[in-house]
Amino acid sequence: MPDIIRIARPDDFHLHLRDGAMLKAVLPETARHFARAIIMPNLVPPVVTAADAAAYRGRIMAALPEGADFTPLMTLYLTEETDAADVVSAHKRGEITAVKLYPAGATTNSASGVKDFTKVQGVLEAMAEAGIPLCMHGEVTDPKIDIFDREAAFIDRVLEPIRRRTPGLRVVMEHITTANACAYLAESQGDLAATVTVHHLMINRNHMLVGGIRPHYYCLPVAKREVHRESLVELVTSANPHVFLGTDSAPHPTHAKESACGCAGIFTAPNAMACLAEVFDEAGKLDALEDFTSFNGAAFYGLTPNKGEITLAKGDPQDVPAPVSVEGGEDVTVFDPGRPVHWRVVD
Ligand SMILES: NC(=O)N[C@@H](CC(=O)O)C(=O)O
Ligand SMILES: [Zn+2]
Ligand SMILES: [Zn+2]
Repeated sequence: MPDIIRIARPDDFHLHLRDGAMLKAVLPETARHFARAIIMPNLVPPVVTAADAAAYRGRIMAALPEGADFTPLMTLYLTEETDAADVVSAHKRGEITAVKLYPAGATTNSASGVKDFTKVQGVLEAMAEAGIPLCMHGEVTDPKIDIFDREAAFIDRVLEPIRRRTPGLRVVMEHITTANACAYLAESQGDLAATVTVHHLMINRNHMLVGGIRPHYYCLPVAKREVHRESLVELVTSANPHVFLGTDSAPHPTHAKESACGCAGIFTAPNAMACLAEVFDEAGKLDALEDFTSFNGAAFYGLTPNKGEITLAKGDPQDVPAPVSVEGGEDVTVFDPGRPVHWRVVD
């Protein structure tokens, strides 16, 4: 295996940038390595109309460091009131790339999400017709379903029925965490894709819970058993063109994570590429990294691959990046995979 590799500049197909001071603090961390990212719309209040997305895009562009070469790909937050015509015209004008479905109450800032899926059927049909991808947070919210089973239950109860009644709908299963989701993707044809995060490739639920509770490993969907992590590594290194990187880098102030009721989300933007190189190298599949980070997602979304390249080099274990400071005194703790990472991005 080589100890230096060059790959086409990567894209992040699932990213939380937030707004205001937090946006200003975290955006440079992504723009440093990634050329484009799908920007999640779960602000408070959420990004629901084309006008909201255009305004948010403006705030992102204004927060970009001088000289940065980064394109935000905007999304709309699907609600039971979403207007199909607004979605389709925004997509035609190139103002949005996808629509995001959050089951109401499933995750951070999902209160405005969908409760009754029949109410969004008209929008989904219009999206299928126009070829607009639907990104899904795939977890049921039924209180009777154990939190570790919520992704698998979502596939049977929600995803499969939606796909059956909406032929042609292009769906991205976001941040998959289970062997069930890997198998469902492998059996499906054409219109289905999945993103995988960095952290779900590196940690299982033991890492979060054995020897003390580690709030910086808490995210949704929650990390599962080791066999599921192994399935994810196998999937991303398997040359399946419908799986690609979505970091789900989700910054929260350190104090909001280290709390009696810590919020869900892991901040991986600064070390995502280094960690991925470590995972792929360890699997003996470094040559599969570029498809996962730089080609598969672009192809699914109909984008041309990025022109520039980044270089990754292997050497002594690297320190975990320092917390990122936010104007006003807060900071955001960076994902610590809890084991040596020998790779780094060389500027
Ligand atoms: N993944 C998370 O645990 N949190 C995300 C929301 C999400 O992607 O579900 C966030 O916005 O903080
Ligand atoms: Zn989510
Ligand atoms: Zn997310």
